[in-house]
Amino acid sequence: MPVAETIAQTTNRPAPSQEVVIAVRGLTKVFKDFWGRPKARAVDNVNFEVRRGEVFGLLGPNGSGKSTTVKMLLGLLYPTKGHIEVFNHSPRHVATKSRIGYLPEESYLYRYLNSHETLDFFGNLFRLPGAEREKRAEQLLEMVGLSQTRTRAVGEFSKGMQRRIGLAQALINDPDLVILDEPTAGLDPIGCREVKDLILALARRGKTVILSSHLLSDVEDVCDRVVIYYGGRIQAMGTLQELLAKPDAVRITAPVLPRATMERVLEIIRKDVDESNVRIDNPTQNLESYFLDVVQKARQAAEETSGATSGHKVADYLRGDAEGKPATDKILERLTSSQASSSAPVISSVPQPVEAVDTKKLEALTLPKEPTPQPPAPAKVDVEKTKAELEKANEKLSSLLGNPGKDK
Ligand SMILES: Nc1ncnc2c1ncn2[C@@H]1O[C@H](COP(=O)(O)OP(=O)(O)OP(=O)(O)O)[C@@H](O)[C@H]1O
Repeated sequence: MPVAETIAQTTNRPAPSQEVVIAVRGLTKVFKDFWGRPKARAVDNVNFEVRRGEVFGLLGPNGSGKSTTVKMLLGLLYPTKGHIEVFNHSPRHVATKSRIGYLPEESYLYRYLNSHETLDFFGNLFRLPGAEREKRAEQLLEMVGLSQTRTRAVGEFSKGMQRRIGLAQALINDPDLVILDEPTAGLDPIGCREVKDLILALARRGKTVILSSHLLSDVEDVCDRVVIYYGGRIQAMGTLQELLAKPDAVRITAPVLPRATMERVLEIIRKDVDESNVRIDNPTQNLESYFLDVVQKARQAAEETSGATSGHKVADYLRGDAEGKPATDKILERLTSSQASSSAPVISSVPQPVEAVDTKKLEALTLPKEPTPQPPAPAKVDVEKTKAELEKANEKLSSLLGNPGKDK
C-alpha cells in the first residue's frame, strides 16, 4: 500500500454522500442468564446513522458495548429492542451480508492454510470465479505486504502478519461496508500507517468504514465522525472538528523569528490578553514521522526479513475513479508542508493560564545571533525552494514505498 496521506482533514476527500448506509434507532441489547434474568445491558438505547463514504469511529472503554453493536450490525446478535437497517435491509438479509467486509478483533484463520489459500477460501465463500479469486488474492497479498510469504501457513504468522492477512480477507469481496475491529492491533508503525491510508483510500472510493479502536491517534487520523460509548450508551457523537475544536483559543505557527519581532508580536498580544494566558513553544514532529524517518534510513541497507514487508499499492480492484488526486501528490503535499513547519514556533492564546511567557524560552526560540530586524517577508512563493522540497519529499516517499522512482 502506498502511503497516501495521514490526516483525514488534509485530504481532498469528497464529502460523504447523503445516502444512509447504516441506520440504528433505539438499539438495546441486554444479555440474560440461563433463567432469563438480565445479566448485562451491553447496549442501551443507541441511535446513529452512517452515510456512504464516511469513516465512522466507535470509541469507548473496555466493555462499553462497541463489539456488541458491531455484532448486531453484522446480524450475528439479535437486538433486545430497537431497529437496525444496513443498506435499507435487516442485517440478516443475505444479499446485504455479501456487501460487508469484517475484520474481527481476533482473526479466525485456518492455521494450516497458507495466505494464498486463505484468501482463495474466503473468495470461494463469496462465490467469486476462480480467475477473479486468483487476481484479487495476488493483489491483496501485495497490498498488505505478504506476497513473499504467500506459501507459508498462516498459523506460523506473527500477530501483525495475521492482522494483515485478516485485513486482506475482509476485503476479498470488494465490500461496500467495511467493519474493522482494532485493525492496527499488533501492527508495526509502518503497518499502522498503511492501514490508515488504506481506510482513507477506501472511503475516497465511496466505501463506508466503521472503525472500532482504542488507539485514539488512529481514529483521529482517519475518522470523519466518532461516537463515544460508556456503559452501553452514547456519551458523545460528532465530527472530530465539532468534538475537538477549541473555539476560545488560537494558534499561530511561524518559522523561527528574530527576538525583536517576537517582542513586538507579544507586545501586541498583551494589549488584548493577559500575559499568563499566552504560551510559546516549538512544535514537535510526532513519533510516527520520526519512526518512519529512522526506518527509511535503515531500509536503505536493504536487510532481508522473514516477516511482512512494507505493503504495496492499494489492490487495483479496490481502487476506483473516485480516487481523485494520485496518492503521491497528497503525500508530497503533506511532507512538504510538514517540512515547512518543522522548525516553527507556535504562539497560542488560550483562555486558561497555562504558562507565563518565559524569557529563557523566548530567547531559545528566537534566532541564536541577533540579526538586523527584518521587515516581515512578503508572502511570495519561493519556486526554487518549493521545487527542492518537493524533490526531497519525493525521495522520502520513494524510499517509504521501497520503490524508488516508480511513482514519479
Ligand atoms: N455473550 C455475552 N454474554 C454476556 N455478556 C456479554 C456478552 N458479550 C458481551 N457481554 C457484556 O456486554 C458488555 C459490553 O461488551 P462488549 O464486548 O460489547 O464491549 P466492548 O466495548 O467491545 O469492549 P472491548 O473494548 O473490551 O472489546 C460487557 O459488560 C460484556 O461483559
